Amino acid sequence: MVNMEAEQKINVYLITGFLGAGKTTVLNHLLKSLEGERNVVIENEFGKVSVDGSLISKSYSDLYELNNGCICCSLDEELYDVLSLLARSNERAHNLFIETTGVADAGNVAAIFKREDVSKVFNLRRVICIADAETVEDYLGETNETIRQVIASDLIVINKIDLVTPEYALKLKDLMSSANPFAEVIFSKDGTIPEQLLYETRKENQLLLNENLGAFLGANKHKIVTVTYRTENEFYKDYLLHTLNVTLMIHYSQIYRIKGFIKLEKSNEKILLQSTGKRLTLESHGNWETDDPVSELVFIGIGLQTPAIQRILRPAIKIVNAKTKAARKAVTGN
Ligand SMILES: Nc1nc2c(ncn2[C@@H]2O[C@H](COP(=O)(O)OP(=O)(O)OP(=O)(O)O)[C@@H](O)[C@H]2O)c(=O)[nH]1
Repeated sequence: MVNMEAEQKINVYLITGFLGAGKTTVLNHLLKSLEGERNVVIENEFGKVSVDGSLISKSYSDLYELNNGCICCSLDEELYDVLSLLARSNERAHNLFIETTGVADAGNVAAIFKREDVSKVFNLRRVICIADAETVEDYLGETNETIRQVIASDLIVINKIDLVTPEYALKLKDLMSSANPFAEVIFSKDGTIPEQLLYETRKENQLLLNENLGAFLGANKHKIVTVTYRTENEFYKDYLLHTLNVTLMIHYSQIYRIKGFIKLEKSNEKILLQSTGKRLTLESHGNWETDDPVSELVFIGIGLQTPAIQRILRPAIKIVNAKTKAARKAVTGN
């Protein structure tokens, strides 16, 4: 890494949290708060479909998408390359936001900023863990990843506070504080967090210094897998909602996240489909700008297999034949 100590260090904000907790939502809020500064984003996504890159608001100077696996497992490679690039850049960034995958071990990623050469250029200001108020308690019990993320952070944001009662929110706050007494715990709706929290200096996280913790948590091997479903056919909206809602109801503790862009029948809208916990949402993202749209859905969870996903989606598929495609082209005039 190039020595440029004389220049202002780049502030680093590490955003972690389980799948679907609201990391991208928080990131967009922070980018808006610091608009006007030179903000660089490193986005690390789990799953082959790059959805998140297109969901990040455009108020950044540069975006690096790392899709070669989870950065906590391949730290010395892609991430280090991007950091070297930023360190050498003539126009030094003010802020670097790193959004990890929903399963990343944030402690591993944070550790890289302690290396002597890296800490000369980068100042890790905050490790922010986003917790989904609706699901975090379940995931704390079920997944090793969630507890690691909570423990590694110095700011825990209990997001989606609109989805739980005030009494339960307070219970969650106690739960988070007992899991990590060194972190500040705040509530948030739609990823809104007070800007001044960004300027506070990170306190040394005593939990990460505890050598026994590694033994307690065990080796961090992600058991979580992804299955990507891709089709040129269209979806029947009602059947799709039905089959996915029933599936999530039954397999909620196995399917952590579904996301992707799809095409519904009789519509040219590009629909973003997402699930977190048992909740399924469909939202319009403009129109498809191609005559041959391909719907892609990534399923993230435990023990997922392609044939099972195909079986779940089959009733919702409308086969698009050559005639339909020709008619579509005639309508769009191409
Ligand atoms: N009701 C509610 N929904 C929210 C809130 N914050 C985020 N969401 C929704 O939660 C879903 C997931 O949000 P993201 O920001 O994409 O979550 P993420 O952690 O980046 O997801 P991954 O990158 O897949 O792990 C989206 O549908 C958001 O619109 C909130 O405060 N309340």
